[in-house]
Amino acid sequence: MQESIISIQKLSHRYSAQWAIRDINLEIRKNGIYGLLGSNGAGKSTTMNILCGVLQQTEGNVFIQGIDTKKQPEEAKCRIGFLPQKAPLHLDLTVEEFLSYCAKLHYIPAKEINKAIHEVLERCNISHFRKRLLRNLSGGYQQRVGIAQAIIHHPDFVVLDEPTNGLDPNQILEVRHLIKEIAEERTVLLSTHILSEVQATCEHIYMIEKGHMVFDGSVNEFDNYIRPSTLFVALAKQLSPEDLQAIPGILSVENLGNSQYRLQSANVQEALEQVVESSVSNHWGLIEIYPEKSSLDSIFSELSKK
Ligand SMILES: Nc1ncnc2c1ncn2[C@@H]1O[C@H](COP(=O)(O)OP(=O)(O)OP(=O)(O)O)[C@@H](O)[C@H]1O
Repeated sequence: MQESIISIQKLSHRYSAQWAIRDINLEIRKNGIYGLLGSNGAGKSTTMNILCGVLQQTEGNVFIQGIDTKKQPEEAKCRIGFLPQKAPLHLDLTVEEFLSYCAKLHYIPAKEINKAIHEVLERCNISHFRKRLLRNLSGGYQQRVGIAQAIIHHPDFVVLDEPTNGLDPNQILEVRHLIKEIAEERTVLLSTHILSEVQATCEHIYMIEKGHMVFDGSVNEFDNYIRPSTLFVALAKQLSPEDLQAIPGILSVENLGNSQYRLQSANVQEALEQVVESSVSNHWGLIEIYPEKSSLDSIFSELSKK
């Protein structure tokens, strides 16, 4: 069997009295982009900080390509690139000076530093800003420099904590594109509290809520998992909820007023077809019908109950 790139086993962490994460298990065996999804305070940064050796876990083990991060932290860290939630940028340095400093921190031999800087400047498309002070770069370009420092030592595994947070829509698209490019050669784990972010970027989703792993599967599986279970219906004719409840497959009916209803069903697509048929044959005057998408808040709360 292929060796794990990352293996997290029964990972738990407690800040003073409170457990931030509990019994997290996670296994990554092949390259790609993996998303760690969770609402604010769910435990994403705690997990990532432990993974990258910035925080010592209370319980459990983390292995990077078979190396125990607790027993051999330096060997493990050589294989990891990390962009924390707040990028560790020195704003009074130029891009080149900062990357040179990062290269030394990663023990890149002196004679290889210029080559390594040149490679990441090209890779992150920031060569034209090499002489510019970091404080004079836009948020999107600062984030590119943050990603550059995370990959300058050629790690096989890169961890990005909320990499598009605080960026404008164009910058978000550019940074997502860069993440996809760097993931062609390595494994990327990124965290976010934005569902569309993982759906746009990742192949696989891990979802943490209140410190527990509540979902581990592909983006398609996640979409199936959260598929809508309610239908919104607006009619020209005022009906009693019982009329709609009588349609096969409708579990419950909520009267929203103004001849509008919310219908609960186990199979929304079948229910939609049944409602359309009933409306046509009974002349209810169907004005509008659509499956309601779950809000992210309701998905989080539903999944955290499971
Ligand atoms: N240094 C700390 N001391 C005490 N509690 C902490 C500390 N850091 C985080 N916590 C708590 O641990 C829990 C998990 O926090 P964490 O930062 O890992 O969540 P997160 O999913 O990254 O959230 P966010 O997206 O808001 O950063 C939260 O309840 C948080 O308040």
